[in-house]
Amino acid sequence: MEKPQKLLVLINSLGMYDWSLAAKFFLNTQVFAGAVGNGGSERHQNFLNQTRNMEVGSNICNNQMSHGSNTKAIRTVAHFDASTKEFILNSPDFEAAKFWVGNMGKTATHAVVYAQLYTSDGQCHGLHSFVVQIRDPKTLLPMPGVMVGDIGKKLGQNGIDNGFAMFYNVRIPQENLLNSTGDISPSGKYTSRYKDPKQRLGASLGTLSSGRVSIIGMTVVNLKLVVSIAIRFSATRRQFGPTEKEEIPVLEYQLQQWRLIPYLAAAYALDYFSKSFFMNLIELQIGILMKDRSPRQAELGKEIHALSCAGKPLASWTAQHGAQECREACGGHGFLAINRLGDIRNDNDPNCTYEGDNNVLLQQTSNYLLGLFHSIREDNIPCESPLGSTHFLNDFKTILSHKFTARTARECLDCTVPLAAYKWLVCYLLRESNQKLQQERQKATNDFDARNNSQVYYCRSLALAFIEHTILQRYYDYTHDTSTPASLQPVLRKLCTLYGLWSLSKHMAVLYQGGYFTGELPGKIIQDAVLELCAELKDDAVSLVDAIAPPDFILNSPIAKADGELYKNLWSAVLQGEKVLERPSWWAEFCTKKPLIAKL
Ligand SMILES: CCCCCCCCCC(=O)SCCNC(=O)CCNC(=O)[C@H](O)C(C)(C)COP(=O)(O)OP(=O)(O)OC[C@H]1O[C@@H](n2cnc3c(N)ncnc32)[C@H](O)[C@@H]1OP(=O)(O)O
Ligand SMILES: Cc1cc2nc3c(=O)[nH]c(=O)nc-3n(C[C@H](O)[C@H](O)[C@H](O)COP(=O)(O)OP(=O)(O)OC[C@H]3O[C@@H](n4cnc5c(N)ncnc54)[C@H](O)[C@@H]3O)c2cc1C
Repeated sequence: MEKPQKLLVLINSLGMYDWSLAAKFFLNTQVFAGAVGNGGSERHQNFLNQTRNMEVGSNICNNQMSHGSNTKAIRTVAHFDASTKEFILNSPDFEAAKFWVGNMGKTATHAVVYAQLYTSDGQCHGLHSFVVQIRDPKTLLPMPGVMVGDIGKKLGQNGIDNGFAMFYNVRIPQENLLNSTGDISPSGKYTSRYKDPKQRLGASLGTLSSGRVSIIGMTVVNLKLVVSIAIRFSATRRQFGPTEKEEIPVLEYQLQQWRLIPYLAAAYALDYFSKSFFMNLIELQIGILMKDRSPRQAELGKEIHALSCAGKPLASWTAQHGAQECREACGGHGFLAINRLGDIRNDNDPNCTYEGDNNVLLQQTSNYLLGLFHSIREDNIPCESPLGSTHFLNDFKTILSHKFTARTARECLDCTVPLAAYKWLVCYLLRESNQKLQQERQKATNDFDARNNSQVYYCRSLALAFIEHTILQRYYDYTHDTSTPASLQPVLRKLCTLYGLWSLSKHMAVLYQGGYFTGELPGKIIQDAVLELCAELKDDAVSLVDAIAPPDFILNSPIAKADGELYKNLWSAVLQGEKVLERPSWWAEFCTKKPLIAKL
């Protein structure tokens, strides 16, 4: 608790080496322990101690075979038996089996299970979480009434045993209910400080925010790894040249720079966001520990929820696209498994899905922004979010009257240009999404359809533009802060501007559509500025990668060792491959004892 960043460093260092290893540790000591610590109380301390001492192995168990995103619809039930003071857990059928749960396949001894809580009068009080023992820690055999197994091979992270579990009249002590959102009184009555069931659902799902914030950090690690490999390779790989005698490193090509250097800039900007946002999460968690019930604490929870629900999608997609670009940027050698780009790409992929599907989560962010917009516009309540990410929305009318004023690419090399454009873009998309929602409400018979039909081009774009603005604003402030070493500021500011312009250029159509850009000049000078920054950063690219790459042993990619001896390292790794020079055991069938054609 004195230095919470150490936790982030530990997870990310393990992950740089291997994500399955990191997940095994992380699910146990952070995800499970976090769910117990935040969702429970003093009476659950024992579980935390046992987890910390590695006496038990655990995870959280939310998803079921037929439901993941729609947590409200989870069908596992926990009936309270007042006579024995126990909960009885049941999975109504196999479609309600818990599914995908990490560590569950072979090793979990305990899990935080999400289930619908019923009191003995038959009343359902909604989704709650319970600590359930799954296996005997001494034998790893399932507990009575628990059917548990492994779901099989996945596209990545196969060092993790993802599993399923079903419950048949599994009895657990009443105290195993994690009671921060609701509890059973000694007289058997249900009590909760949340009167509104929607608020209670939000509070019981609050624990998922810390996972989402951590995943942002995990995807940044992947981005750092892939850009390190691709940039080191590109600086040493030579192909073609101005004369027949001289071939140039592929990093000298403008095309290669434009494909890679923006991802390097994204790695720096997202890294800063991830670390600073992690500290915001720590502030929230300290508030929870100290039982802070202030309005500020509640608002902080909402803002962190909104930022993490867009931050995870943006960061995981950036790493996903970056990994593919880096794989191709290394040509054929990028496809050789020992160079690791395939494993990183596949291990990164589920970051887009677990702890909430990216496209589903983005809707949480746009809902939050639309709610604030309504308060500002209709109720004249200024927006004062604790982290300040939405303050600029108070000026939305003035911001919407702005136009793009730069006239040369040189002017665009200042990060205030993309920042101003993003402010306009977020306000514009907010106004348009709100309008679209109103129109759809008039057409549709219910709010559900109206919201669904306002996502594409509106609410989804809004959530992404908002988080890009937040990340850019934070990195801009950092690169202009006096505590940032003056000698580093010039190069970091270039990275910041490049990240801003490159991200902004994906929104060109909307910038023209809404009239912020007019004529061909804005589009052209932004493109020129992106290319100019890539060229200016090219000579620093290897140093910038050296600053974020792990040691060779951890990076574990022969084409990307720090010494730059591309071919020596690759040759040596290939020759050390298993049985590389050996004749195959089936050589005879191949050469002499061939089956006769048409006789098989
Ligand atoms: C190395 C590898 C490491 C591996 C780590 C990966 C481990 C993976 C573990 C898992 O994947 S565990 C399973 C995680 N499952 C999910 O994340 C499911 C995603 N679905 C949800 O979180 C919710 O169901 C969702 C919020 C998307 C939608 O729910 P609803 O449409 O039923 O609820 P609604 O949007 O009406 O939300 C109710 C209120 O709760 C609020 N809320 C929801 N989640 C919250 C949250 N986390 N914090 C604060 N508030 C929250 C929400 O903003 C809203 O507030 P308002 O009433 O003020 O509008
Ligand atoms: C590697 C891995 C590890 C996991 N570990 C765990 C774990 O430890 N514990 C656990 O409980 N769970 C775990 N999960 C499950 C994970 O949390 C869910 O897969 C995730 O929340 C997505 O839910 P889903 O699979 O039900 O997808 P669905 O919600 O069924 O989504 C399917 C598709 O429908 C779309 N969709 C759904 N709803 C909407 C909507 N409202 N609007 C528009 N489109 C929509 C989605 O975008 C998606 O494209 C894990 C998953 C993976 C892949």
